[in-house]
Parts: sequence; structure tokens; C-alpha cells
Amino acid sequence: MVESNQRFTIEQLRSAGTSERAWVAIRGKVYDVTEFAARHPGGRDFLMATVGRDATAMFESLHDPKAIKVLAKRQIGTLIESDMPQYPTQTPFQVELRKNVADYFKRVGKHPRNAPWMIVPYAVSIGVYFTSYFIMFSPTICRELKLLPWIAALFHGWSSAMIGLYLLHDGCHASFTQTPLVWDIMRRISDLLTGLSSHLWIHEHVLGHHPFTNVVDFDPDVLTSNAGIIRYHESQAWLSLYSWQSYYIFPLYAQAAFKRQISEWYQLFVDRKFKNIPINPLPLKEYLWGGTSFLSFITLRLVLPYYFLKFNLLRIFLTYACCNNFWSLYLTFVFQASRVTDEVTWPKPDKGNQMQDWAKLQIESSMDFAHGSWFTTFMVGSLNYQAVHHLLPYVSQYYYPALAPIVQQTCAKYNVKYNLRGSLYEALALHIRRLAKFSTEPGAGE
Ligand code: HEM
Repeated sequence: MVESNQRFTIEQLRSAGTSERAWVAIRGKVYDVTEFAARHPGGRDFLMATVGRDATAMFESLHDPKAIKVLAKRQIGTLIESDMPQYPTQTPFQVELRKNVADYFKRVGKHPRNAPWMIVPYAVSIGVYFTSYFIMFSPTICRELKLLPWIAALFHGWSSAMIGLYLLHDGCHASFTQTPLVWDIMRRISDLLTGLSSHLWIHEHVLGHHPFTNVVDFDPDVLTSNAGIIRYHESQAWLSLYSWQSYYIFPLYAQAAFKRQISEWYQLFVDRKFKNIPINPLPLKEYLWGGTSFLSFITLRLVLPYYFLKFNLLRIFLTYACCNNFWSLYLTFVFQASRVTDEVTWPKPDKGNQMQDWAKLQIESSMDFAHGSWFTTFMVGSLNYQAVHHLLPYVSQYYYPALAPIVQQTCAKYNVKYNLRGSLYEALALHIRRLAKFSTEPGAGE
């Protein structure tokens, strides 16, 4: 039995990231949520992924401030010192934003997670995925219409990107319906069809990227210890290959899907970490899902076209090269344009590990584009409203266009910079400009 006034080190907390002993730290208090996990309205899976660490930023960004009261009787002690940056609690800007957003949902009489129209893009993504697959590997079409299967391969890449932007993204943010089973089904569909792991992505995106966007050494995309092949921050050590990065980003970005399909299962099951983010011991269910997803992916990509439809291996490889390269370029450009530019902030915690206002950081580290264009919004899974998404990741993307003016007005009142460009191309040009800037050796004109 643990006494409620006990003081824990971060290592002790870390060792309690299992289903038998699940502890989590929020604002310096350590809670035992082993029993609570089964009753967590956000589902057991999300909670179990977050235990064994200081989950303050993630918890506060997703829950009403009152939710912490539910945990009061589960407090078992305090954390001696956190290894995570700390944001101030509930600044006036955050409080007003929260109120304005809540007022909007009260006015329209909707729940932020309920948006039945989202079924349309979900169905389009899956529909195009299977239609294009059929065209790519229909022996008759391939014989009669030589070009069509290659166009279908591009559409297959596009639909894989859309599955990521819609089913994976919304499932991992729990932003469609209030039912954990639905979120689970959405992200598992993505696993089965794309050969990527949504469990790993929860760690990368929900635990790593979102609470600490662009924060050096905490956002897994901005690590000084892992210089990477692209340099877009001054904290990354200089490598002479960066001189060429404005040119090689295209082939580099294009191979992202292939690289992930090979590395993700290793990171999840063998390495048990994503860059700087450790992964808690996995339940049997996760191994079974991993195996099923891998088999389904191999069946779709190899067994069916090679053994049953008798396509040769070179043709299969080239078809998937078309698909994967298009898919990777499409997603990478959207992601990079919406946050890797000079105009957004790249904050650092101070010496005491303290950060500025979390909401302000989310807005100022985002680059929005093409507000009002329904076509762009559809094509980029609403990431053209990046600031709103980062501020309210649990709200269905269906509501972003309506919420953006409310957020912008609140930003204007509190003098918070809201970055917005007219089109994706403008935002992309800013990204390319930043890469060009960091392709010069420090001290040689950067
Ligand atoms: C990605 C991770 C998480 C997701 C997606 C998530 C999601 C949710 C959702 C959807 C609710 C229902 C209320 C609402 O709609 O706001 C909820 C409630 C709650 N969650 Fe989480 N949660 C996560 C992590 C955590 C963590 C780390 C804790 C800390 C122990 C936690 C503790 C709670 C508590 C105490 C409630 C309120 C329960 C009640 O009112 O009875 N959640 N969560």
C-alpha cells in the first residue's frame, strides 16, 4: 500500500506504466489509475498509453479543468521533479478561448465530437482506396488500358493519405463521436490498410508533438540529439550534407511512407520507443493487432497481386513506388507547410523548465492557409486550420471553419499572433525558404 504523502522520482513513476500498476503525474501530483482505467470515459487504451509519465500538458489540453477532481481520491503522492516542461495553469487567454468555444457549441446545440457529415470523407477515402486497388490489379484493365492502372496507383496513394488525415487522425484524437470503440475501429482500419501503426502514432503525435509543438527536444520532430537528414532548426548540429537539402527534400520526403512501413513495427515491438518517447509494455491485444495489420498489408500488397493475380514482382514494386511516393509527398508537404516555417514560433523551456502559455504556443507555432476554401479543407483534412486543430484537438474537424473566426477574434484581443496565408502554395513557399536558410553553414551567413 502506497501512502498518499509519498514523494516519487521520475524513475519510480516510469516503472509504474503497466496495466498492473498504472500511475500518472499531473501538476506534480501522482495518481494511481489502475482501477480507473476501465472506467475512463476516453477508453482504456489512451489512458494506458499515457501512464508512467508526467501527462500534465496532454491531460489539460484534452479535458475540462474540473476533470482532475475525479482523480482526487486516487492521489498516492507527489512527484519530486518532472522531466517535462510545465505550462502555466489556465491563463486569462485560455479561459476566454475555452468559454468562447463552449458558447459556440451551446449556441448551435451540438457536441464538439458529434459531426455525422464526417462519414462522407471517411467513406470517400476507403471507397477510393478499394476502387483504385481494383483498377491497379485488374488483369483486364491492365491489358486493355495501359495508363489507367498507373493513374489508379496515384489515387491509391492519395486515398492512403486521406485515410491518414481522416480515419487515423480523428481516431487518435478521439474527435469523432464519444465512443472509444469507434475511435479504435477508425485507427485500426488505418493500420490494416496502410501498414502503419496507430499505436505508435499516438505516442508520436498525441503524446509528443501536440503538447509540445515545435518545443526543442520535446517535440519528437525537433531533437538536438538526433540531428536528422533535414536541418530546420538552429539547435541541430551542422552536417555538410545540409548544403543540398533544398534539392534532396523531394526524394527524401517521397520515401517517408516506405521508411515508416519498414521501421514502425520495429520501433513499437522491439525498440519500444518512438525517438524520445518510451512506449509502455504492450498488452497481448496490441501484438495480435500488429500481427493482423502486418498480414493484411502483406496480403493486399504482395500475396494477392503476386500469387493470385499473377503480376510480376517488378510491376508490383513500381505500382507501389508510384503510390507510396505520391502519398508521402502529399502528406509531408501539408504537414511541413502548416508548421515548419520562419513565421511560426520555435519555443524553448527556460532553465527551470517553465514554458509560456500553452494556448498561445499552439496558435503561434501554427501556420494556417486557405481559410474559406472547402476544396483545400477537404483535401488536407482541415489542417489548413492548424491553429484551431492544435488548440482543440478533441473537436471534430467539421467545426474548424466555424471556430476559426472565434479563435482569431480572441487572439486579436490578447495580442496573440495568428499566422494565416492565402493558399497552400504560399505556406509551402515559406517552408522551402526556411529549408534554404538552414542549408547554409552556421556562421557563413545564416
Ligand atoms: C490521449 C489521451 C486521452 C484521451 C483521448 C482522453 C479522453 C477523455 C474523454 C473523451 C473524456 C470524457 C470527457 C470529455 O469529453 O472531455 C475523458 C474524461 C476523463 N479523463 Fe481522459 N483522456 C485521455 C487521457 C487521460 C489521462 C492521462 C487521464 C489521467 C488520469 C485522464 C483522466 C480523465 C478523467 C479524470 C476524466 C473525467 C472522468 C469523469 O468525469 O468521470 N484522461 N477523457
